[in-house]
Amino acid sequence: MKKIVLTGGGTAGHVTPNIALIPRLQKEGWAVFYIGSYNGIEKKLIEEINIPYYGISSGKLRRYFDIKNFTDPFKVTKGYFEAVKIIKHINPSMVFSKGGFVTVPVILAAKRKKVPTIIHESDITPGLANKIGIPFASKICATFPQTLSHVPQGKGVLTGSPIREELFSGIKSKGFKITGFNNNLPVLLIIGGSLGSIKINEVVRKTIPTILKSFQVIHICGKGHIDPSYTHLDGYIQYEYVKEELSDLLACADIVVSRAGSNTISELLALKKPNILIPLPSTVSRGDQILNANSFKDQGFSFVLEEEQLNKTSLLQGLNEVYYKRVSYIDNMKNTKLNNGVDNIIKLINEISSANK
Ligand SMILES: CC(=O)N[C@H]1[C@@H](OP(=O)(O)OP(=O)(O)OC[C@H]2O[C@@H](n3ccc(=O)[nH]c3=O)[C@H](O)[C@@H]2O)O[C@H](CO)[C@@H](O)[C@@H]1O
Repeated sequence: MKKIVLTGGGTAGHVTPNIALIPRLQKEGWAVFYIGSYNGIEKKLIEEINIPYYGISSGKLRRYFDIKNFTDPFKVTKGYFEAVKIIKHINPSMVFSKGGFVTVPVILAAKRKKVPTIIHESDITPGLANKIGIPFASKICATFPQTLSHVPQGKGVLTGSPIREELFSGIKSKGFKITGFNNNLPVLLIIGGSLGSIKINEVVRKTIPTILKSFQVIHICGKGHIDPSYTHLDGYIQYEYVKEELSDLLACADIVVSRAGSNTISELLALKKPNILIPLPSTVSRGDQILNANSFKDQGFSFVLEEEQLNKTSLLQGLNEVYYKRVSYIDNMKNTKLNNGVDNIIKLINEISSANK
C-alpha cells in the first residue's frame, strides 16, 4: 500500500487543509500518517479522525529576539532526529507539508531519507517555515497566483486551497435547529480565526445591542473567550471552536465577519458568503492577512476593515454595506477561478510519487 505522511500545525489553518485531503487520499489507496508536535491543536484534530499520529519536539523559529531563541534550536534538532526515526519506520513514498514550525524537521528528515516532499503555501507570501522548506521540496502548491513569483521557477503550482468536503453539504434548517434561530432576521456569523480574536470579540460585544436589531449573531470567539455575561441575549450565541457543526452554521449565515486567514477566506469564497474581513495587523504578524484581504477586496469578494479602524461605527457601517450589496458580492464570487484545491493536489501527489518509483 502507498504511504503518505502529512504534516502541519500550530494553528487550525495549518491542519484543516490536510484534513480536507485525507478522504480523497484514502479513496485513492493511500495509507495516511501524520507528524505534528507533541501537544499542538493538530494532535487533537487528527487523533479525532483516527489517523495514526506521531508527535515530535517542536520549537518556534523567530525573526526577532526572544530568550527562547537559545533553547528552541535544541528542540528543533531533537524534532529532526525524532522525525528521521519516524520516517524510517513508516517508510512513506511522499510527504505533504502544510506549513507551521513543526514541519521544518519533518521536511529535512524526508530529504535525508530521500522521500519527496510537496509543500502547500496558503498565503500570498511564504511563511518562515515554508521558506526554509522550499529548497528541499519537489513542488510548492499555492492558493494565490501571486505566490508563484515568490518560489523558484518551475516549482510553483497554482492548486487552490483544499476545502473540507463536508462544508459544501451544510443544511440551513439544521443550522437553525442548532442555534435556535429562525427566518425573521438575517444571520451574521463572526469567526475570529482559529484562535479567536480578542479585539474583534471586544468590539462585537460593545456593539451587540445595535447589531441584534438587524441580525441574529453566531459568534465563534476562540478557546477561553466565551463571555457568560452575554449568554442571556436573544439571538446571540457564542462558541469557542466549532467542528462538524460549522457546515450547518455557515449554511444559515447570510453574511460573515472574519479574520483574513487564507483557509477561512477560501471557504467563504467557495461557499459564496458575502463577508467583512478584519486582517491581523502587521504589528503582530508578517502582514500576510492584509495581503490576503486586499487581494479579495480587489476582486470584489470582500469588504475590508483594518483593525486600526475597527470600532462600533465602522463595524455597523460595514455590516450595512455588505448586507445591502450582498447580491453583487455573491455575483463577483461566482466568477472566481480560485477553486477547491483537493483535485489538483491529489493529482500532483500521484504524479510525483509515480515519477519517483
Ligand atoms: C494567527 C495566525 O498565525 N494566523 C494564520 C493562520 O490562521 P488560522 O489558523 O486562523 O487559519 P485560517 O483562517 O487559514 O484557517 C482556520 C481553519 O480553521 C477552521 N475553523 C476555525 C474556527 C472554528 O471554530 N472551526 C473551524 O473549523 C476554518 O474553517 C479554517 O479551515 O494560518 C493561515 C493560513 O496559513 C494564515 O493565513 C493566518 O495568518
